[in-house]
Amino acid sequence: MIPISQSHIDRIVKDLTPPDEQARTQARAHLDTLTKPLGSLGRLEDIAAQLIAIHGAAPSLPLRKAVYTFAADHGIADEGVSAYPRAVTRQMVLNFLHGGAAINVLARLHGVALHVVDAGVDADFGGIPNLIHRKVRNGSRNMLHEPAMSDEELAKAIAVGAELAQQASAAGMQLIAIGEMGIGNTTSASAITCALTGASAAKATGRGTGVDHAAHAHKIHIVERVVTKHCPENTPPLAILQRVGGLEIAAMTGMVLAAATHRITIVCDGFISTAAAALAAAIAPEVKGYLIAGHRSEEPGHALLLSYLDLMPVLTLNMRLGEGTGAVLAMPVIESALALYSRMATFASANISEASQ
Ligand SMILES: O=C(O)c1ccc[n+]([C@@H]2O[C@H](COP(=O)([O-])O)[C@@H](O)[C@H]2O)c1
Ligand SMILES: Cc1cc2nc[nH]c2cc1C
Repeated sequence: MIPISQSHIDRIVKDLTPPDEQARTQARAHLDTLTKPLGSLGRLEDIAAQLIAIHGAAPSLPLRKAVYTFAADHGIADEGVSAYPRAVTRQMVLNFLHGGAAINVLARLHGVALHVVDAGVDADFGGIPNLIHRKVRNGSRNMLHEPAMSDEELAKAIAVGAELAQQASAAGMQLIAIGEMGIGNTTSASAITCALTGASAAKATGRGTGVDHAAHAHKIHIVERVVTKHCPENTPPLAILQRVGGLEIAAMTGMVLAAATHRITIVCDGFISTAAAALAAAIAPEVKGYLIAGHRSEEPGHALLLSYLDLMPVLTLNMRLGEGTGAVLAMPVIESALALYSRMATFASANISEASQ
């Protein structure tokens, strides 16, 4: 029998195609006509060409931008893997709703619509306004003892992100960032990294919110046990997600799959959101062409995932916050790339001599 989650995925990615390579080639040719030494805008040229390959033509500015911050709790937090208590997930959701978190500041500053999603926080928010209420369960299960999610919970969590991507598409969004909040979720991201890349737990496990030396050693041991238990070599990506993922991670994976299908550019944030995107790319490789890495997090596993995805981060600011902050910070750079593409003079129009060799 096909798992419910697989049939959901099949439906989501039914019309997924990679970005348009002909449009990318044409964009590269146009970049070479602009008044600058060939290739001198570096990665900005790659970014402009990628967006044009996605949209088929240069979109007008400003782009319509949104960030989705998915929150959920993790059963594995019971094992002492975080520097903070799990109550912080709920408390930070309230902070997001009151506008006081880092992501609120950055989203406001850069004209990015912020959507806060409860995918599985272990708290009752009642009918509190401005929260997207999509709780699948009060936290994922403790993956040291059982899979983090049942097949049905996984399918529901994936559907949360997919539905929001569909709404973003209907609202004309062109650039979306995925971010998260969930005490314990770097343990999941580390386990996912081990399962996808074959890296050891020692290489893929960092200090998350800032655990001390002893707790870090303990966390590495937990990741090792979890991966040994659930993810033998060649475990399919959907099974990895179900067994060692989390509700917010599954929602982000669903969002990436559906957003790519709707030809929306997705900016990944740090370690956890990139783990979700890496799973989406493992499930449907065409997704890769729609991804931009907003930044490179301090978490050591993030670098492993970025090379797994063959992505170069836009920014390196030694951040390790999450919430979508690094992704939103990259958005003005992405828009700058498009502004240069569309607004610079050409050698011909400005009457400037081209390279002589
Ligand atoms: O974005 C990152 O790379 C990142 C790195 C370390 C920690 N975080 C955030 O910290 C929380 C998880 O850390 P931990 O130690 O509880 O596993 C979660 O809310 C993440 O958003 C985020
Ligand atoms: C305070 C706090 C804010 C966060 N934002 C994302 N993860 C977080 C973890 C903590 C502990």
